[in-house]
Amino acid sequence: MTDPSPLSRDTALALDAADPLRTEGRHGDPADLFDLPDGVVYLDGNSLGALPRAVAPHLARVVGDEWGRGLISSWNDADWINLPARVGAKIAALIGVPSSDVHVGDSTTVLLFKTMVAASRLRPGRRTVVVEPTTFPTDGYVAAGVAELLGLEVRWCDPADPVAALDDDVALLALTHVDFRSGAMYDLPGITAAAHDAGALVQWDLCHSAGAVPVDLAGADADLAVGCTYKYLNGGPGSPAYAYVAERLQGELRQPITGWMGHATPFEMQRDHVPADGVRRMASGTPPVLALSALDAALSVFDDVDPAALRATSLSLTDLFIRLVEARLGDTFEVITPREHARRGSQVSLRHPEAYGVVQALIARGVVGDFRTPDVARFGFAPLYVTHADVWDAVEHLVTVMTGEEHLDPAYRVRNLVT
Ligand SMILES: Cc1ncc(COP(=O)(O)O)c(C=O)c1O
Ligand SMILES: Nc1c(O)cccc1C(=O)C[C@H](N)C(=O)O
Repeated sequence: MTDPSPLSRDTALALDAADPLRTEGRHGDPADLFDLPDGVVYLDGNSLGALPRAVAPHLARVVGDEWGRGLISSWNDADWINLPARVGAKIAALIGVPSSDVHVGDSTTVLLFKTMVAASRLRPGRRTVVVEPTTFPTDGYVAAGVAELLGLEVRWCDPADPVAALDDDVALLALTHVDFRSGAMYDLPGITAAAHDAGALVQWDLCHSAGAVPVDLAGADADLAVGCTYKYLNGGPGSPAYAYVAERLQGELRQPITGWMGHATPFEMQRDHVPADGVRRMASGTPPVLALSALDAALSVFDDVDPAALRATSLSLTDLFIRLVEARLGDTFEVITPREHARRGSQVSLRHPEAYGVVQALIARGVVGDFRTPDVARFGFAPLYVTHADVWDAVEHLVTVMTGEEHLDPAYRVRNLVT
């Protein structure tokens, strides 16, 4: 028998009723802005965000009208050519930087490559790139590829103390703001300042941050950042990534994939490459108009959102999940996500030797998280569409999966959960 919960489902409902994100503005009912299937508690927005309702109709217009009817004229008449800059301005607002300093296009991996090469070139004579060994694999693979290409060395830091790896030979410190496996969050301003004191540049991977936790890159005097848009920004599978380059670095920046869309005058078809002014020099080829259009519509869910309210809801959700898991299954799972708010992203990760099976059993009951090796069950709490009632129900299902005890009162079954 598990310990009786110190809370009730009514506690969760009361938290939703008192949540400013739910009681002020357009986010009262997540179903108003997001199209989620009935019977699902979706806790995997840290992998793929939910579908904003604005996307499909907007994409239908872009495909049918702008492409189907407008054809080639839409590059001008529908202003496709400036779509990367317009979408970049919306993302800029979510990461605390000027609207003109964000490029959108390519994949996260490709932009990581471009920014790592460009940053290393901005610190000639320094031969080391510092990366944390627990980073998402692609970040480490890119760093190793850049090191081989430029004759640099990759230095793997202690994830608990990346600053200790800095010295006067470090050109770039490349870190992920919120760790994909543990959900632990770095002190972005503090580490950025320490890297600057050592003469190094810092590149932040924001894949698990933007759209869920506050990011103030300008306030931290950050140099470079890269992020995907298909997680908490809900841009859709394979949606284009973004890169931030501080304005003070843009003039000297030389990214390695010098294509025509990053040229100062692309349609003059000059022989020699002349980089565009500003962050447009990060561009290479033709922008992915359809994917950018979906992302453009998806980002509208953030139009009136107070970042502080978003963060408060995220922390309230993850606090509740941690509290319930520790109260009901504390002897079964190890919570590996930091309890300290300042060190926590918007996910909670549980360690269990059978984590893969647990996740599959939950998915079969309509609670969708995911598994990451070797033994981690991950649960992402996207504050715009996960509710406290969802958290309660998810833990109830987890208790049932682990103990066989069925506590979920049929009257409280949120939806016709998948059996
Ligand atoms: C921290 C981090 N960086 C990069 C990526 C992936 O890069 P890409 O979008 O190029 O697959 C992920 C996961 O999708 C990630 O969690
Ligand atoms: N990025 C992914 C993908 O392209 C396909 C399937 C899953 C994913 C992911 O969730 C990876 C992600 N960066 C992670 O946190 O593990």
